[in-house]
Amino acid sequence: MSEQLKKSKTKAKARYLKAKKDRRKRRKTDTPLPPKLSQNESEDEEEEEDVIVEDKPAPKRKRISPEPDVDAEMQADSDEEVHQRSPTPLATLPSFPLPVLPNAPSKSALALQGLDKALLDAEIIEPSRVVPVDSIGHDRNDGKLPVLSEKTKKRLHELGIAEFFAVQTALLPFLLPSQSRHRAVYCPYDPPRDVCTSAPTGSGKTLAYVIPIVEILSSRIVTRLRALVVLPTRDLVIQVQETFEALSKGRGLKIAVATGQHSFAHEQNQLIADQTTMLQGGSSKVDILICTPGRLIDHLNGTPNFSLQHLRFLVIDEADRLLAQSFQDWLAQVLAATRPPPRLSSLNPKLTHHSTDQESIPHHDALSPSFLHACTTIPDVRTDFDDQTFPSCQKLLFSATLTSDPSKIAAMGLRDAKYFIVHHQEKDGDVDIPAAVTEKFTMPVGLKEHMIVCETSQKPLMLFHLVHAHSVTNALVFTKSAESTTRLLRLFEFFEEARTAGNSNADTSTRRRTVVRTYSSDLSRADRKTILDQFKDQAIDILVCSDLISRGIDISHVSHVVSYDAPVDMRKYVHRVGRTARAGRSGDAWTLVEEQEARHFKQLLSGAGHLEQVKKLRVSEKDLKDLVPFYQVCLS
Ligand SMILES: Nc1ncnc2c1ncn2[C@@H]1O[C@H](COP(=O)(O)OP(=O)(O)OP(=O)(O)O)[C@@H](O)[C@H]1O
Repeated sequence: MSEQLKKSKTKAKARYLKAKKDRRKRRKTDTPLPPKLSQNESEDEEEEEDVIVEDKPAPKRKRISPEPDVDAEMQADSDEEVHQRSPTPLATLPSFPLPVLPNAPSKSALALQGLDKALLDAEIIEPSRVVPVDSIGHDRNDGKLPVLSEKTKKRLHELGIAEFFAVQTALLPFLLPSQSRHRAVYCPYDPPRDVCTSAPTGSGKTLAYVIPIVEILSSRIVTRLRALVVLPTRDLVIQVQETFEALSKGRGLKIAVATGQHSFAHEQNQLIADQTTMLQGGSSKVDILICTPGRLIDHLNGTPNFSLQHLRFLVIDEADRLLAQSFQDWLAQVLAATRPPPRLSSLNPKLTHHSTDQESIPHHDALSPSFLHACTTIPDVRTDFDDQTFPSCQKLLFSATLTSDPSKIAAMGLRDAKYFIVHHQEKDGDVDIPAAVTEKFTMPVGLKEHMIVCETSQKPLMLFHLVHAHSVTNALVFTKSAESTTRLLRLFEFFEEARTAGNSNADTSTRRRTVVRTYSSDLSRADRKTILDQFKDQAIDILVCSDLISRGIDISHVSHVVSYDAPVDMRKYVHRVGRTARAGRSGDAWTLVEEQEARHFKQLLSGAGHLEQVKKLRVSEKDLKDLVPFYQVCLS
């Protein structure tokens, strides 16, 4: 385009110069202007000359080069000559706008490109919003407002929960049923909307889905697998199981876990009532299953009568991490199992071979409404009631760092998704840009963050100084690998030995030896459980751990999180520091940054708009002086 403009401009100038030359000639010979036809002929010549002008050597080209003074002169000359000397006005030369660079798109416009519209219509919830438990669920509007039963409220009070946190204040009204639909565990004609939630670490996301699930499923009559919760690690599965059990106490719901902790046969016996008869509707002993994706796939492929057709809820917690796992294409398999096949016989090929076998004849009430149409044994007679039915499964995605990657979200096949984002209201131009879009994650309100830049060789000493100068107990210290946890533990133990020996005459508090342990994949499952229980009981002061524990683990008394090895990405940072300052408490996060890493770490923070929140903590040689002798002993 600019090439064309340049060419047109060159032509125009060439025409102008030619016209000027002609006018001079005419002035000399006093020849009148040729008639219009001749003008056209003259233009043809100009076309030819145009080519010649382009091909002329440098000096000639210089004359028609697009210099500003030539342009000005051209305009002035043409005005003057047209008005003063020409008997016939000259045709006005067309003017072309100069090419201009468009303005760079704003940051907000860039952030919004290619994003799901649902994400842009997200409901943003102020993190400080809380409402009393009793204020939710009053049925004042002819059965149209959500209902929270008295039993659930009573249980919440027993658990010490008097107020709902921000994420819960938004999700409960959305997920809880109104009185008129209170008992609906199936909604085949009016399926519920799916939900994506991004809320800070420790903000109460677990209860935000546990409460509605317990509330809705408590009204079920027959036990079927109606809620499936998928989490990335066994520890998280156990933690969520405890929350479900605590809240659903006395409601008759059956809850199970599948993590591979027990044998496959044991798990099958826990989950399935009848494994021998082929039952098209499945056969479940449990209402709620909490599992890791690997074990879930094992049961989908290898457990008879394990069916997801009755699911009312599919929860993917720590969704960004799980959606990034392509292991056995687990997500596609799970989603396929929640949808009805075209004919039910294709669900279980064995059924076609045994179609006359009494055992294979399904009990129709055991099929979910959306699977009913595909049943081979029901005559395919069309009636007025043959409206299309949909699976009633509501997908709920949760994370503190929810992905904004449209392809990952698209893989979930969400139905009319509603986004909830707990984030400080922020204006960027005219558009409210949700945190999940801009990867600006929200941190817990009570969290204080610091970075300590130091030489690599000083790092252990710096850690020992921080621990002793601030009398730290109840801390998690993150390293980059399982191997590093073991090495740091060794060093810590040697240091404590040297320090307590060197302080043998000091008071008891100074002489007290800090209890340090490791937690990583190098330990057996049983050892990990023991260590975690001891840490929860505060028998361990400092747990040196790998990132195995950085997500989701809820230990209320963690007062400090130290990143001994700085995290390499922002999501990891958010999840690590989120192990403290949970549920409205305060906490400290310290990151030890080696000098050569400082630039990268700061870029990481500033990319997430978080650099200002992480203050520098300066430690001088003087501060370390007292510990140096012990450190030298420890190194030797
Ligand atoms: N309304 C509430 N009142 C008091 N405590 C609550 C409330 N809701 C949740 N909690 C407590 O807050 C703690 C953190 O909750 P939870 O583990 O659900 O956080 P989370 O948002 O899932 O965090 P993460 O993203 O780190 O997994 C838990 O100990 C939980 O019992």
